[in-house]
Formats: sequence, structure tokens, C-alpha cells
Amino acid sequence: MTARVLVTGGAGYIGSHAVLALLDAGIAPVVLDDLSTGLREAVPPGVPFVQGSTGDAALLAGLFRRHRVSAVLHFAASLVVPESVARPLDYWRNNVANTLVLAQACVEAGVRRLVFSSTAAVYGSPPSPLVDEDAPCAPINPYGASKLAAERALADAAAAHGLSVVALRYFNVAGADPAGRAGQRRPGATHLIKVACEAALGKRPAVEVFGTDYPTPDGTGVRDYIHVTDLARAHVEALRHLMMGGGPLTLNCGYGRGHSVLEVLRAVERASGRPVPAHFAPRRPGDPPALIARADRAREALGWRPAFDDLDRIVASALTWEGREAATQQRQLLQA
Ligand SMILES: NC(=O)c1ccc[n+]([C@@H]2O[C@H](COP(=O)([O-])OP(=O)(O)OC[C@H]3O[C@@H](n4cnc5c(N)ncnc54)[C@H](O)[C@@H]3O)[C@@H](O)[C@H]2O)c1
Ligand SMILES: O=c1ccn([C@@H]2O[C@H](COP(=O)(O)OP(=O)(O)O[C@H]3O[C@H](CO)[C@H](O)[C@H](O)[C@H]3O)[C@@H](O)[C@H]2O)c(=O)[nH]1
Repeated sequence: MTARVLVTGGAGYIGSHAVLALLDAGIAPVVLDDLSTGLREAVPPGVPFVQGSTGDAALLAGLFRRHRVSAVLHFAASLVVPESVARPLDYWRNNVANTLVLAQACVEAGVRRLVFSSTAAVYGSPPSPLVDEDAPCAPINPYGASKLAAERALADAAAAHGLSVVALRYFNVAGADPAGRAGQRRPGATHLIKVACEAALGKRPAVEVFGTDYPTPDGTGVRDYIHVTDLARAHVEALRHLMMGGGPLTLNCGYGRGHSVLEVLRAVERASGRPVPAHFAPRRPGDPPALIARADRAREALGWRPAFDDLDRIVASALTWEGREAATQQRQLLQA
């Protein structure tokens, strides 16, 4: 029987793109997802799917055995910042406690390789916008704090139990599979590029620009947007690193370039050929003014070469996906 790579959260946005990247690289995945925010139809036909939680030790033990799991890509998590402020214990349970159960299951099953989805939110609001992996970690919300705690627990487990862990700290993930096989499906999106595409297509009335008085060139927040397909490929490279006996790593995943909110809105207007209605609103609590990755280490350590390092391409792929979703929803409404 084929050995498989377990993708936790593989029915979610980034996990479903990682499943495609694994398949494209000839690596066999198995998906574990509790469908709390993911969708069953995001898992391609033919990929084994198990519905359940990373916090279920018995289920994990059986899954590891049945599918001869050789490595884990661990995406499953809770990740909405304001929700983490309102329900911190749920975030600590899912992002930390359930990660401990998964790590324990790996140790017991002799699975030694794990790639962990971390976040730029571990840096909090740094004094200088450009951060490398050695910048102090000072999360400013329970989401970032829980991800940092999980990173540290995995590093301790790695030292004690011979696990090898690559923690990838994603910056702002956006866009969709260029072949149209996957995209951001989660309803009630809050991420800027998704929200702006929805506004351009008339699916929401307008975009609120949170803060116009930041110390940035046009006064709006600046972020490092990374195409989800480049990020998915970084996971395959991280896996290869571990398969070849490489040691633990913590790596930023971004392009090393920032774009303001207004620049993103202009890009969506260029791609859609339509105006994006926007109005200015106060700063959103907990938002740093600017956050940009120093991203050389991932390139050096993994040989990762991004292919979509361009805001217009990211936005165009997100918009194409959003258009398809709108057409599908309209068809379903007409059939109902
Ligand atoms: N989207 C971003 O911009 C971003 C940025 C930085 C880091 N991340 C990290 O990337 C990962 C994936 O995020 P996403 O944007 O794809 O979110 P998502 O909500 O689309 O995917 C998360 C998936 O995990 C599943 N899940 C949650 N808890 C689970 C559990 N206990 N057991 C099994 N399945 C569970 C959900 O059903 C969902 O399918 C997360 O770990 C997140 O913290 C995301
Ligand atoms: O409707 C919106 C949505 C966002 N923004 C602004 O756009 C920028 C990006 O905001 P997002 O909500 O798209 O993303 P965040 O930067 O808040 O957070 C994301 O990126 C972080 C790292 O940079 C973490 O990884 C986190 O998990 C992930 O959600 C911010 O300046 C925000 O204020 C708006 O003006 N209007």
C-alpha cells in the first residue's frame, strides 16, 4: 500500500491547494478535516478523506496505520483574529491542545516529519515593518499567541522525540489555483483581496478601508501578499527537505514586498475593469501598520522559487475564482 502524507485541514483554503501541489509533485495525500470551516468538495476525487478532529488520538492512531502516513502537513486550526479575542479558550484548545494530541500521535506512530502552518501574526506589531525569522515574537491577539505556543511545543517535541518540524510563517495569503481547481470558498470572508473581489463583482456593497492615518506612504495598511499556489509549493519543498533528512527550520513565507490597501483596491479595479466602491473607516483594532517578510531564508533553505510574485496575478486569479463561484451559486439558485 502507498505511503501517504497526512494533510490536516486539507478541505480548507490553503490545505486544499497543498493537496493539489502534492498531487502535482506525485506525492499521495490523505486528508483529515472536521469540516468546521472546510468543505468536503474542496478535496479532489480519489484523495482519501477522513472526517474528524486532530484532537482525536484514537482516530489518528488508526489513520496513521491504515494509510501508512509518512509525514504530516498540519493546516487544521482556527484563524479568525477577532473571534480569537472573543473566544480565546476555543483557540487555545484547537490550535495548541489539538496540536499536542497530533504531535503525540506522530511520536507514537514513529512519524518523524511535520510541516506546521504558522503565521506572521506571531510577530505582533513590530517596530520595523520588515521582519526576519529572528525578530522578537510578541503576538497581540490570542490567535497569534496560540500559534506561537504550538510552534514552541513542536520545537520542544522535536528536540526530545526526534521529530523534524518545519514551521512556515505565512504572511498574507491570497489568490486561487491558476488552473481553477481550488480557491477561497469560506463564506463570510474578511481578508482584503477576497473582500475587494466580492465588491467588484457586486456581491457586497463596498469595501471598508480600515485606517487612513498609518505612517505608510498613502496612510493605509501595508502587507506582503503571497499567492496561495506559491505557498502550497513551499510546503512540498519543506517536505522534500525533511525527506532528505533536513533538520528543523522556521521560515517566513512572503515575497518581501509590501502593498497598501489602496494599491490592492486599484489592482482589483484593473483586473475587473470595474470600480471597487470603498469608504474610509477607523483603524481595525489589533492591526499593525505594516508587515513585510524578509523572505530570503526560505529560498536559501528550501530552494523555493515563487512563480506568482506579482500583485496583479494574485488579484486576477482571486477574481477569476470569485466569478466562477458567483456563477455556480447563481446556477444552484436557479435549479432550487
Ligand atoms: N489564510 C491566511 O491568510 C493564513 C495566514 C497565516 C496562517 N494561516 C494558517 O494556515 C492554516 C490554514 O488556513 P486557511 O486559510 O486554509 O483556513 P481554513 O479555515 O480554510 O482551513 C482550516 C481547515 O482546518 C479544518 N479544521 C479546523 N480545526 C480542525 C481540527 N481540530 N481537526 C480537523 N480539521 C480542522 C477546517 O475545517 C478547515 O478545513 C491555518 O493553520 C492558519 O492558521 C492562514
Ligand atoms: O475589509 C477590509 C479587510 C482588510 N483591510 C486591511 O487590509 C490589510 C490586510 O488585512 P487582512 O484582513 O486581509 O489580513 P491581516 O493582515 O489582518 O491578517 C492576515 O495576515 C496576517 C499576517 O500578515 C496573519 O497571517 C493572519 O492570520 C491573516 O489573517 C489590513 O491593513 C487591514 O486593515 C481593510 O482595510 N478592509
